[in-house]
Amino acid sequence: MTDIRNEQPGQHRLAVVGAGVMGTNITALAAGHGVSVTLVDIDDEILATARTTIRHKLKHAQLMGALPANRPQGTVTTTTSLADIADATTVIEAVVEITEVKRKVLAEVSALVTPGTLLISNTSCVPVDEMADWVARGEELVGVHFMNPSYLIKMVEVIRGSATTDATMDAVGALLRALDREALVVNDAPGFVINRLLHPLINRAAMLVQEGVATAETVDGLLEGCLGHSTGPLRTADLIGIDNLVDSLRVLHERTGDPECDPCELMLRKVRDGHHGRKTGRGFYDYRSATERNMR
Ligand SMILES: NC(=O)c1ccc[n+]([C@@H]2O[C@H](COP(=O)([O-])OP(=O)(O)OC[C@H]3O[C@@H](n4cnc5c(N)ncnc54)[C@H](O)[C@@H]3O)[C@@H](O)[C@H]2O)c1
Repeated sequence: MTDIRNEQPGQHRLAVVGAGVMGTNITALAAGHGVSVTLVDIDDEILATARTTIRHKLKHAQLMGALPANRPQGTVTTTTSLADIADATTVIEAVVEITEVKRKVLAEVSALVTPGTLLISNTSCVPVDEMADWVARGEELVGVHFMNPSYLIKMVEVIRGSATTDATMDAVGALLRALDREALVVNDAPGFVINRLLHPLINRAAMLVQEGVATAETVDGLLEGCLGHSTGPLRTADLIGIDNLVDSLRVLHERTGDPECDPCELMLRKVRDGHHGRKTGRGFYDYRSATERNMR
């Protein structure tokens, strides 16, 4: 295990499983607010990249004035051993949006932690009730949809499953207050509110590019200039990760049957070609300058 920040004791011992785009975002948010984090992934190379990314994000968050002044940062400890999170007070699952992977990770985590440990999934689209069947105590599971970049976007979508108890909602409220986030609570459904709206929009925007109706720049420019969208759907796609979007659209399509959620050929081709967005340097746009890549 490798420590990259000084120890900061606090009431929360947070574990984050999955050190990709969102795991590093959530870890930077928590550490920047004085909450210590144990971050888990499957190999050391991913964790080494994650430590660098978290340092960049903490610097960026500081520069943007997004962290509380005069609060010492929390410790970040990285590990490939899930056993290291057994004493966490909260576990946030942020692994790939593939049902079988999530099922395995959530089952393992819930077998490892003690009753009373808050279990959060950062899933984009898998219903909380479906995940509740995979864990030992479904009443302690809740969905929290952090956005990217998590330290700049104050609002999170909280998804209450049908088994989620009031005690669990109180616990998630306490954590989100410690992280200085605002929450809006929704009922359970595939994709909840945000991604039921956003993912088909991105898919449709990509289809318009695929059909030659407009370039990515023009689609985004119209959404920004006419509808006030802050970045445009295709720049948003690059920020999310097109691989993650395709997985999430599949989860939505399987559960809703909505044809707008069937990932279009252009997105599938970008995934096949390794053009996953900011995290690989290319997506709908080109980010192959060092600064841009560090802000995946
Ligand atoms: N990317 C976004 O903007 C965004 C926003 C909100 C929610 N989400 C959701 O957050 C979750 C993570 O998405 P992401 O974009 O960070 O994906 P990512 O592909 O960037 O990272 C996923 C990480 O999970 C790791 N992983 C896979 N199997 C694992 C295992 N068994 N144990 C530990 N780690 C494992 C992978 O190695 C990878 O580092 C997904 O459910 C996604 O839908 C993503």
